[in-house]
Amino acid sequence: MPFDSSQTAVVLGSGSWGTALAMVLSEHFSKVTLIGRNIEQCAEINGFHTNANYLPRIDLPKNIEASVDYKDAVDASLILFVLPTSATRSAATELASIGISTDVPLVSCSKGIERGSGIRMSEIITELMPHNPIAVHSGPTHAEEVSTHLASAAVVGSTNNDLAEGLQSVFTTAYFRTYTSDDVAGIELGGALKNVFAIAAGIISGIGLGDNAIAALVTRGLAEMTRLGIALGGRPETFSGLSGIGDLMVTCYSPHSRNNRVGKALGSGETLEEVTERLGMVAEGVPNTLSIYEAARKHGIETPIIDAVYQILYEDKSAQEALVDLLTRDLKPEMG
Ligand SMILES: NC(=O)C1=CN([C@@H]2O[C@H](COP(=O)(O)OP(=O)(O)OC[C@H]3O[C@@H](n4cnc5c(N)ncnc54)[C@H](OP(=O)(O)O)[C@@H]3O)[C@@H](O)[C@H]2O)C=CC1
Ligand SMILES: O=C(CO)COP(=O)(O)O
Repeated sequence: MPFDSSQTAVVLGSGSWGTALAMVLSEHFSKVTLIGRNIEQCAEINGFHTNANYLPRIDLPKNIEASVDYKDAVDASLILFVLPTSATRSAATELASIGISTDVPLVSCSKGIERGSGIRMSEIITELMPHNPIAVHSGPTHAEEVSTHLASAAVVGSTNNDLAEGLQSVFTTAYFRTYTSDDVAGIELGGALKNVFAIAAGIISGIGLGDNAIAALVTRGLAEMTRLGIALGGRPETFSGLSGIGDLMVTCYSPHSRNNRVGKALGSGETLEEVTERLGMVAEGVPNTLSIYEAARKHGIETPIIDAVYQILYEDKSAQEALVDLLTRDLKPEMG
């Protein structure tokens, strides 16, 4: 499904990642409209071509516009969902109500699963707009780096190979390389699960542990991500790819990661309320620790790291106590 440069695209969500992805798409579409919810922010984007609260010091291409009106999505040839996962269902409901053509592909770029239902973002969108082609996009891609054109790679997933290849071409620039896959579930689950391990990595730094502990966390986190991800419908090899270990590494090591920053502040003694208020941006690992912990229990999968983060965030367990519990678990073989 090729796109052409006379077409327009819409990005739902005018935060850090929505804006960075709009910059990528702006190289392939005549116009990209960011749909947000803040009139002052839209005026800034339209008048000054900046989005300073989310991407300071970045000048946006002139063919990026902003609006607060979902009706501005009605003529788009491509629509991206780049919202906090908690807002995806209401956004899809609103989009469905304005009568989008069923030819328009919808792409979820958010990282998490829904609390209660345990379903993925692409499943929510398909539930509400069942006739539109659906795809997902994910990978180790901090907005701060993509928006300054630092080289990055990601993966687009769809069971429709023509759609995946069409999206691959519009998600590719000189500094941004996108691969294709048909493992939609695996791609989404890698992105969702790594957020919890990124909080754990931050906690480890915050309590003063070193590089050895982070390396152990990333390695055992990958084992846990793969075990749970397979149970929830992903394919094993996808967790060794960009949306799995790639994203796990970048968020466990990068100072850009909001989840990592939340963990570090918790490990240093701040409360969850203090750190989330100070952050001012979404850290998906906080709500998703709940949804992912619940999914793991429902499927009977052993998830010691996820359980430890859950207990620290939601059961007032101290990070030190959780660490002792993790290190003193029954000894076992590494593999198996
Ligand atoms: N940042 C990154 O580098 C990457 C992020 N992602 C994923 O993309 C998704 C969005 O993240 P990101 O852009 O970074 O988040 P930000 O916090 O930077 O921006 C969130 C955006 O969503 C809006 N928003 C927040 N809550 C609601 C709501 N309840 N209803 C409607 N709109 C809402 C915000 O509006 P307002 O300004 O009015 O609050 C803002 O425009 C997340 O799932 C994240 O995991 C994926 C890859 C990279
Ligand atoms: O998903 C991301 C990078 O790939 C962004 O991670 P954070 O939400 O932790 O900043």
